[in-house]
Amino acid sequence: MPLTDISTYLADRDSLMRQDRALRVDAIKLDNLSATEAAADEIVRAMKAEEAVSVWGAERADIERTFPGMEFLTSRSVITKTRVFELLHKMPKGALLHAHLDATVDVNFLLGRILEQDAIYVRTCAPLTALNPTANVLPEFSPFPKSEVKLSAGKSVTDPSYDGGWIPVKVARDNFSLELGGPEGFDGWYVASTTINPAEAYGTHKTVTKIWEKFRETFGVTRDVIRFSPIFEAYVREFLLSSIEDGISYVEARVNFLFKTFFGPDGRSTLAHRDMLRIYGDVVRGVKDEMKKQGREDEFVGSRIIYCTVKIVTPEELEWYTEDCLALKREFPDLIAGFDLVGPEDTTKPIVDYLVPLLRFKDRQRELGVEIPFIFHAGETLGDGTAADDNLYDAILLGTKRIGHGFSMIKHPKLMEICKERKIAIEVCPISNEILRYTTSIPMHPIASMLNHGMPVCLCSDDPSAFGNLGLSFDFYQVLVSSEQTGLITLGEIALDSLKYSTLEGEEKERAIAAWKKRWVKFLEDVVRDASDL
Ligand SMILES: O=c1[nH]cnc2c1ncn2[C@@H]1O[C@H](CO)[C@@H](O)[C@H]1O
Repeated sequence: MPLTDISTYLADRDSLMRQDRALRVDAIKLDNLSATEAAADEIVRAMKAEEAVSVWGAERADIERTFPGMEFLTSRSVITKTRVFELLHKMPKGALLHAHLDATVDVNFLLGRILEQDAIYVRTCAPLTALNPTANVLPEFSPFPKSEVKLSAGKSVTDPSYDGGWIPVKVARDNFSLELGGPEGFDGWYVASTTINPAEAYGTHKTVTKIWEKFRETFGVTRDVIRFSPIFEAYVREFLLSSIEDGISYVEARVNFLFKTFFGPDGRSTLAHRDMLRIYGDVVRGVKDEMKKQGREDEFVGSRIIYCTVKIVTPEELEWYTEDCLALKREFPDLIAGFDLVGPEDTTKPIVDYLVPLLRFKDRQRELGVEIPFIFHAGETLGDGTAADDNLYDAILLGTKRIGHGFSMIKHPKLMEICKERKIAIEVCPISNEILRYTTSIPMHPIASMLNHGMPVCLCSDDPSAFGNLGLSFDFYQVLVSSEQTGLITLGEIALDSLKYSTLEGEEKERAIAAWKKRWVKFLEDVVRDASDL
C-alpha cells in the first residue's frame, strides 16, 4: 500500500476517534490545554500507567487478584498507599452533591462522641456472648433523662444473664467481657455494626438484597445518637471539616427527617426539625468564619440541605413532610436546597405512588411563592423496566433537578437525551454502587459510558462512613484508574461541573466557581512542580 494511503487512513482513524469522543465532558478542554494543564495531565497519565503495573499488576500475598478499579473494600489499603491517591487527595473537588448525612462521619469519631455523653445508654435484644456471633446482636443506643431510663440490673450486655435493659454506655464498654476483647472489643463491635466489611459485601451478603439488609442495620445503630443535639452539632461540624480537608468546597447533604423529633441535651425527644436546622445553619456559619480567619475562605463556600423522607411512608403521610419542608424553606430559605425520597428502590414504594402529594407539593410552592426543586433518587437498580427503573421516568416528568444514582439510566436512550438537553446531572456514586452490589467493579460501572455519551455527571460518596470512602478522593480515584480515557483534566471538568449543577445561584455560584478555578490552577502547578522535584 502506498505511504500516502496509510497517512490518509490514519487521519481518518484519528478523525473517527475524535468524533466518537466529541461528546465527552473533557473534549473541548483537551483541545485547548495550557502548558501546565497538558504537563499535569501527562504526569498523572504516566503515574497511573506505572502504578497499573507496579501496584495493580503485582503479585500480592494479601489480596488474591488485583486490578485498577477492583472491589473497594478489599483494595482500600492499597489505594491509600499509591502516589495517584496522594495526588488526588490534594485536588480541589468542587461540590459533594449526594451524601446521606447520617453516614458521613468517620465511625471512630462518632464512637468517641457517644462515649463522652452521660445521657446515652445502650442495650441489645439478646445477651452478647461468644456463642452469639457479634454481627447478629446489634447495639441500640439512645439518650434518656436519668430519671426515666429503664435500667438493666446488670452492667454488661455480654453477661449471659443480661436482661435487655439499658446500660450507661461507658459502663457497658468498661464491663464488656474480656472473652470478647474487653473495652476494645466493645469498640470493634460498634465499628462492625456500623460499617460494611469485605467478607459481607463479597461473601456472605453478595447480592443487592442481602447487602441492603446489612446496610439498613447500620443506620438503625446510630440513628438516635446522631439525632441527639449535642452530638448532632459536633457531627455536622466534623462532616464539613473533613470534607474541606479532602478538597470539597461545598456540600448539599441529604438529611433524613423521617423521625418528627430530635433529642435535646436533656435526653428528651422534644426538638423540632427547625431546631436542628438552626444548629446546622450555625455550624455552617461557624466553619465559614473559621476558614475566613485562617485566610482559607476559598476552600469552603457553604452547605445546604436536601430534605428527605423515606419511601416507607404512605402517600397520605407524605403530605405532613411536604408541608414541614415548606415551613422550613420559608424559615430557612438559604438552607433548604431541595426535596428527595430515599430508601432501597427495589423494595420501597415507587415515586409514582406519591404522585398526588408530590403534585400538590408543587401547587403549594406556587401558592406560597417558594421554590424547592425535586432532587430524586431514581434508577438505583439492576432492573430494566421494573418499578425502581421506572422511577427515572417519574423523576424526569416531575422536573427533577438532578438524579440520585441513575444507575439504570444507561438503558434509556430517550431519557439520556433529555438529561443532556436539560442538564439534569446524574449524581454517580461509584463506590456505593459497587459495595451495594449493583456492579462488581468500577470498569463494569456505567460511569465510563455516561462520560462518553456526554451525560452531565458528578461524582459522589453516598454513605462514606459505612463504606469507608470518606471525602471524594476514593471515588475520583476509582473512576480515574478504571478508564484509559479518563485523566486529570476529565476529573477537573467533573469537579467544576459539580458546582455548576449545584443549587447555588447567581453571584454565590460565580464566587464558588471562581474560587475553585483559582485553586485548580495552583493545584496543577503543584503537580507539575512536585514531579520535577523528583
Ligand atoms: O444509596 C442509597 N439509596 C437510597 N437510599 C439510601 C441510600 N443510602 C442511604 N439511603 C437511605 O437514607 C436514609 C438515611 O438517611 C436511610 O433510610 C437509607 O435507607
